[in-house]
Parts: sequence; structure tokens; C-alpha cells
Amino acid sequence: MPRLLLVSNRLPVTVKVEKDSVAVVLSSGGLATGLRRPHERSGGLWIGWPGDVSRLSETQRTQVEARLAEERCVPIHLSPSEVSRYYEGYSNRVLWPLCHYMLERVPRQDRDWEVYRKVNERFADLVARHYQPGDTIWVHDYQLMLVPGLLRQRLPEARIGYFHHIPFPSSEIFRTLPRREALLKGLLGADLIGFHTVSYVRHFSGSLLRQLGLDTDVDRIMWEGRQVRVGAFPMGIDTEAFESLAKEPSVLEEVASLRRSAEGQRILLGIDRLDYTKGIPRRLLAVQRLLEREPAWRGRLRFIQVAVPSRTQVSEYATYREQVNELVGRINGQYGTTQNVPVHYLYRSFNEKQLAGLYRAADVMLVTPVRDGMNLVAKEFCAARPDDDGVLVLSEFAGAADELHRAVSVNPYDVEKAADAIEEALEMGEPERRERMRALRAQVKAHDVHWWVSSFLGRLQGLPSVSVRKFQGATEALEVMKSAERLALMLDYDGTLVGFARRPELAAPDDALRELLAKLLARPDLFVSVVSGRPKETLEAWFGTLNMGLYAEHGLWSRPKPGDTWKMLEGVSAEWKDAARPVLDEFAARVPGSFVEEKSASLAWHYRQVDPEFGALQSRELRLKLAETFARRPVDVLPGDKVVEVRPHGVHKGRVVEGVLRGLPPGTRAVAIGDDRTDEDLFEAMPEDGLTIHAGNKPTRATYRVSGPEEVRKLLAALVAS
Ligand SMILES: O=P(O)(O)OC[C@H]1O[C@H](O[C@H]2O[C@H](CO)[C@@H](O)[C@H](O)[C@H]2O)[C@H](O)[C@@H](O)[C@@H]1O
Ligand SMILES: O=c1ccn([C@@H]2O[C@H](COP(=O)(O)OP(=O)(O)O)[C@@H](O)[C@H]2O)c(=O)[nH]1
Repeated sequence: MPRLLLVSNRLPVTVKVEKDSVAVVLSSGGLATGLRRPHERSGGLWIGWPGDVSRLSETQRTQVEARLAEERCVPIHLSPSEVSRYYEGYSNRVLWPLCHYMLERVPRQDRDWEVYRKVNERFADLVARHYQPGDTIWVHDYQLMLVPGLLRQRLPEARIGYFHHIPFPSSEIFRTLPRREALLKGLLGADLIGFHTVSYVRHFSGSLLRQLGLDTDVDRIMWEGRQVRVGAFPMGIDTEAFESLAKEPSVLEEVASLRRSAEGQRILLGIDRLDYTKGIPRRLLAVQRLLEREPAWRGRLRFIQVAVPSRTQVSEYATYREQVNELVGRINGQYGTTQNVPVHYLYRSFNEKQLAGLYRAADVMLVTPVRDGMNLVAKEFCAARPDDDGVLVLSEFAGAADELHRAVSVNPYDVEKAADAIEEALEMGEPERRERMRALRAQVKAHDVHWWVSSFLGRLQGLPSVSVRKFQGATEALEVMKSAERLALMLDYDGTLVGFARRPELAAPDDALRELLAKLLARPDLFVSVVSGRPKETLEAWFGTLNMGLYAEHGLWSRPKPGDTWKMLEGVSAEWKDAARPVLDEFAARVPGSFVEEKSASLAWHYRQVDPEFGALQSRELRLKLAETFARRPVDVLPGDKVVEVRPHGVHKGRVVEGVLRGLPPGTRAVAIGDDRTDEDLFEAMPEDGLTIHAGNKPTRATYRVSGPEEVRKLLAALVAS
């Protein structure tokens, strides 16, 4: 088993200061429980923040360090300013509300980013220092979104996983974040990026497409020459632990005592960190509404709400606490009696044994967050019900809702319906309660935290080892080019010599490019050809007077020298066009901003001005439709960069190579430069000693890689200067 390096904001320990000594207590939370065994068995390390130890004496600190080392934990100490700006600031004031769709809570100032970035760098440095070849690194959560990318720079071959524990919002929300590109690129440093649900995966892919123009092919994304996988891995809990706690005699005694104290009443239960995502005020309002509209329930309900103090230094949490306090006071004031109050509000935390007692005593568990990545409490409740009883009311907006189908589902924003759901749960007959709880328990048992860990790690470790293809860059390409006696340059146009424009006709050659071409053409040892997908008329208009070869429509048309007449490849028919045209026209009509370009032997549907997600979806649909229309006919359907092209089979850029090289003096070295799929055909047809240069970061068979048109131009300029 490879050594595991786990990286999370918090270490799975709590440092407890006693009078003369300090104790380091292992946490029992889901992540800690699930990962403890593989962490120990692999002889790995856990790297993270042990909490604030700044007030400890020197001796106490030494004790803590020794205990942490025993637990194979490597602490990263955060200064008070780092805590306030990286953890409370950027993580919990910006990323947390944003990922939970609460834009109005995101501060207007973007001031903590630098510290967030620096702390992420500190984490990456520390991990890199402890890394040994063969280790698997698993980074956790939104506090460390830049760490995978920073690690990839430091350890190009490392196997890196990342899991996002909170929702990944729709691209419409994520795009509001000023640092959106940096965060996405940070995540793309990983080999596998996991989320709790398929919706979060979809949202992430949507953001990649919209912000970085990257396509997700089923579950893989090409990024900087590597494959990055994405997937849904819903986190589970330690089901066995909760089940056995719920059977313990001392817990059962506690359950009996709870029930006795609530005699004549039904117990509703809520257990949450006191966080504005958890929907506590709306839940209270739903209970209040029920009491208001159904007087028969007055005095017969006991709603126990546990609210665990959380992120108390963040002002939004203090305000939220006041709101909840006030609401609890109002409801108890309104419906309480001298004997009893409806809401029992407990602002503190409980241990697992106490929680198991509460879960087991409840008639109805209310898990109604307005947004929640997963929500483990919902699963713990089911695990703690070996009696197959109790009803779970679960928000549609919790990740857990994707799995726990037999819960009573509720939209927490609809207070009236939430009151209905609580009532339905309270009135549900025993057979239905049992049938639902059995199904819920089966789900929670089959997908516990150990299943989660092994499915994520299994997937990560099963990926082909990260052998980063070592591309040579412009410097190396230039050296080889300079060493050749003569060169035949075959240059793609769009995306290689010029960047993309909103419409194809706007990408005409600029003055700098014309100057560069003139200099290239002045050299007697350089033979230049432009090999493009553009129509011959366009190439003729742009370059007709220049002494170079022109190859249009992906090699369908050739004009090797100025003055030559354009020749078409032999044996190519255009009779299929009449069948393809209406299909493409239909898509142009139904997708605003898209249009059809007609060339002599091909048709292209362009969608560069269309909303990227919608465009990608429609292009998939168009390809399916065309594949159906032309099944078993010699027609190729080619997805390009924001374009779908239909052309006769056998026409491709590779067809020009022979013609370009024919008749050139011996010792001429062929060089091809291109940026997209169609240039791969050119690369494939190159002679064995030919140079192939890819401009961009797509998958390629080329040997050299440069970043894009700007670097291509620099390379060519350096060549003429040599
Ligand atoms: O460390 P804190 O700032 O005190 O916050 C506690 C943790 O809260 C978040 O939990 C999330 O992860 C759960 C497990 O995947 C999931 O069920 C829940 O929906 C999420 O909100 C946070 O992601 C953790 O990093 C925090 O440690
Ligand atoms: O008094 C408490 C209340 C909750 N929890 C634990 O806190 C976790 C809460 O996880 P969840 O996914 O529900 O939400 P999060 O707080 O991570 O957003 C669960 O494992 C609970 O058992 C706890 O240890 N003591």
C-alpha cells in the first residue's frame, strides 16, 4: 500500500490544555475515523493545523509536538493574522458563503486572498518536504484549493487527489468570484477531484468550460498535458460505531430518561453547527407555523435543537446566533407554559455517545439546511436507529438528499410546506416508518466512510501513473531548427499565428504578422506554407501576393506557388452536402449566436459566441444527429474548437505534406506548427525527422509545445534573427 499523505486545514486532533500538562486527543469525526486506518496502515502522515497553540508554554509545545509525532501528524502552525485572514477571512468569509450560494454575505473587499494564497503555499511546501516518490497525496477541502496546483509545480509526477467537502456552486455563482481562474487552476493540479454529488461535478465542469474553455470528456479533462479526472464520491459515516453506540445499555438508559422527561410529547430533533447554511431559523419558523395552525400539537411537541458553537470569530456567525436566540425566545414566549416550552435550545457540543442517545430518542429528525455539501448528521441518525423507527425530514438542498430517497423531502425555503412535512412525519404510521427507515439504513450501511475512502483512493491509485510527458519548448525547437540546412515551415493559421476572434473574418493578419512573414520569406533557406481550414478565397485575399504555399480547407485545395491555379484533391464529392445543410441550418436557428459556414467541400457550424455550456451541449447533440444521418457514408464529422465541421472522408491536413516537400532540395527539414485536432493529421503525416510543435495545452502527438500564437511568433522571430 502506498504511503498516504493526508492534507487538511485541521489535524484530526484537539489539543486540550490541563493545569500542568497538555493532552492531544484524537477526533472522532467522520474524516478522522474513515482515514485513521489507511493512514496508520500505510505509515503515512497527516499534515494540518493543530489549532491555536500560541498560548502554550515552551514545555507544553514540546509535549504537543511529541504527541503529534506519535500520531504521525505534522503540524503547520498558523499565526493569529493567518488564522484571521486565511481561515476566518478568505475561507470562511468568501469561499464558504459563495459555495453555499450566499453571495450577499461575501464581503465587497477582496483583501484576504494574498494570505490565503501564502498559507496554501506554506502547506504545499511542507507537503513537498515530506513527500517521498510513490506516496499518494490526498488534499481536503476549500481551505486548500490552491494546494494541488502548487504541489504539481513542486512534484510534477506525484499522485494527487483532492476532495471538496462543501457544495460546488453553479457556474453562474462561481463566475462572480474575482479569483475564479486561479482557484480552478489550483484544483486542476490534482489527478482526481472528488465531490459529494454529481450536481457538484457538473457545476465544476461548467465552470471549467466557462472560465477556462476546458471540455470535460465524461470524467476527464486535459490540462497542461495531463489527464485530470472528476467524480462523485458521496461521503459516508462510521455506521457501525453509531449503531453499536445506539445499542449500549447506558445510552438506552439515557434514551428512556429523555423520553420520560418528554412524556406525552413527541420529540423533534435538530443537530447542527451554528452555521447560517443549516437553516435553523426557517426550521424554527416551520415548527412555529405548525403550532400556530394546529392547536392540537401545542404542548405535545418538544423540539430539541443542538447548536454547536462554530467560527465564533466571524461576525456573520455572531449575528446569526442572535437571530436564532431571538427566534427561540419568541416561540417559547408564545407557546410555552409554566410547565413546558416547545423549543429546548442547547448551545454547546455533545460527544458521539450523547448524540447517539438523542438520535435514538427522537421521533422526527429535522435536517433542513438551506445548503449543505453532504450532512453527516442525517446519516448518523439512520445508523443510530437499529430499532428501524424514527422519521427523517431532509432538505432537498443537502448533498445527502441524493442518496437518502426514503426521507421526507422538504424545501426549507417553503415554511408552510416544511410545516406540512413535519406534520406528515409526526403522523406517519408505524409500518411506513419502518419500511422507510430500513431502506435508509441499508443505504447508509452500504456506503459508509470506509467505502468512501476506499472508493476514492481506489480510483486515485488505479489511475495510470502520472508520467508527465516531457515536452520540449521553444528554446529546444529553435536549436534544432537553427541546426538544419533548410526548413519547410507548414503553419496553421487560426490559433497558431493569430488568436481567436469573435467571428472568423475578424481574425485577419495584423501588421506585425505580415512583417514577420515577410522576414521569413526573405530568407532563402526557408520555404513557408500556410495550411489552414479556411476557404481558398480567404487565404488568397490575405496571402495571395506572398511567395508561399497556400493550402485551404484542410488540404482539399492546394496552391503551392503564387501564380499556380488552385487544385482540388481528386475523387472528392460534395453530394452529401444537401443532406447535411438542413441539419446545420436547424442548429444555427435554434442556437442564437451560432452560424453555418459553407466551404466548397465542407460545412461548419460555429458556436464561439454561444454560452459555452449550452454551445457544448448542442454541439454534442449535433454530432449525434450527423452521425445518424451519415452512418456508413464516407463523411467525417469533426469537433474542433467551438466548431463542428462536416467534410468528405479522406480530406485532412496530412494530405498536403507530400506535395509541400516534393521538389525541395535534399537536407530540407519539415516543421509543422498547429493548435487543434486538425493539425494532428499534419503531425502524423510528417517525415520521421520532421519537427512537430503544438501551440496550446491540448492533447497532442507533437514533440514540442509552446503556449500559443504569441510564443509561435516569438519563435519564428528568433528564427529569422538567427
Ligand atoms: O473546521 P470548521 O471551520 O469548524 O468547520 C467544520 C467543518 O465543516 C465543513 O463540513 C463539510 O464537510 C462534511 C463532510 O464532508 C459535509 O457533510 C458538510 O456538508 C460540509 O459542510 C467543512 O467542509 C470542513 O472543512 C470543516 O472542518
Ligand atoms: O454536538 C455535536 C454535534 C455534531 N457533531 C458532529 O459534527 C458532524 C457534523 O457534520 P455535518 O456533515 O452534519 O456538518 P458540518 O458541521 O460538517 O457542516 C457530525 O459528524 C456530528 O456527529 C458533534 O460531534 N457534536
